[in-house]
Amino acid sequence: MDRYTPLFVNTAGKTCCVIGGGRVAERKIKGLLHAEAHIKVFSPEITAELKQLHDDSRIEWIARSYRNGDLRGAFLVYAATDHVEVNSSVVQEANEAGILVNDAMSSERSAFITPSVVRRGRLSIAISTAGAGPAAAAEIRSTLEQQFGEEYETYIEFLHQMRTEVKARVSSPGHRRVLLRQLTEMNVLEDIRTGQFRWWTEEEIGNWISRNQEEL
Ligand SMILES: C[C@@]1(CC(=O)O)c2cc3[nH]c(cc4nc(cc5[nH]c(cc(n2)[C@H]1CCC(=O)O)[C@@](C)(CC(=O)O)[C@@H]5CCC(=O)O)C(CC(=O)O)=C4CCC(=O)O)c(CCC(=O)O)c3CC(=O)O
Ligand SMILES: NC(=O)C1=CN([C@@H]2O[C@H](COP(=O)(O)OP(=O)(O)OC[C@H]3O[C@@H](n4cnc5c(N)ncnc54)[C@H](O)[C@@H]3O)[C@@H](O)[C@H]2O)C=CC1
Repeated sequence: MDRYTPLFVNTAGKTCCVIGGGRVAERKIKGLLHAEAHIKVFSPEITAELKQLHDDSRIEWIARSYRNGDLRGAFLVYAATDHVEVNSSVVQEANEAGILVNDAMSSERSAFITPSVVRRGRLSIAISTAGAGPAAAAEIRSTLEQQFGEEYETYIEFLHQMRTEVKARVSSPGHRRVLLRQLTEMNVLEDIRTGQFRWWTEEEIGNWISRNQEEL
């Protein structure tokens, strides 16, 4: 398969099963933890870092090999063992149960694949090569990380704050659109980069909205 549908899935509080506890499983788990999933790891052994997460009660660990039936109640499943037959059995159970599954060994068997991700607060830029070259995806991530620096976290948070206020205070969708477009034309990013940015008070936001609405 060479064309996929990109999605951003809400996994908060949802049970996600990971079969296997090696380096690859650890990477998938860190991504899931970031998105507040409830993680169940089935694996006889796990990495030191996963052991620490388990000791800190951040993940559930079932310390044995995978058995048919383990996926019951799962929202998403990741097969990340080093045994192709085990991964295939996991994929089969998930498919039969209608649960979306990722097989770290095979994009062909996977219902979804894991992208490489640039994270800047609310901003995520996900990259996939449709399984052709995961290392290339990681390289592209590095390039994008240079281009989209840490300042984007503040910038997007500012836009979110302003957009929330505009949505609450301005009822006309047309006016809202014009105001929101003006926001992206302000030099906020440059101000953040040069240390001149400061958060606006609610009063300042209100004044900005009134001032700009008068001009519409
Ligand atoms: C299909 C997919 C399925 C999935 O896992 O979802 C898949 C499959 C496979 N990966 C393999 C190898 C490597 N994968 C990485 C790294 C990453 N792999 C990731 C995703 C994906 N890997 C999905 C496709 C993504 C896309 O569409 O581009 C990333 C992006 C995300 C993540 O894992 O979180 C993460 C980078 C994160 C980052 O740094 O940003 C490295 C580099 C490293 O480990 O340092 C290597 C070694 C170098 C090499 O081989 O290229 C192998 C061969 C295994 C073998 O040889 O046995 C297979 C199996 C196959 O290709 O058949
Ligand atoms: N998708 C990706 O990003 C990548 C995928 N791979 C593939 O993923 C595989 C796993 O890679 P690593 O994590 O580095 O291997 P690893 O050998 O470090 O980890 C394998 C894990 O699977 C567990 N395991 C083995 N049999 C099991 C069973 N029956 N039930 C449950 N758990 C079981 C082991 O205890 C171990 O924790 C590789 O063999 C390779 O084919 C490799 C590199 C990147």
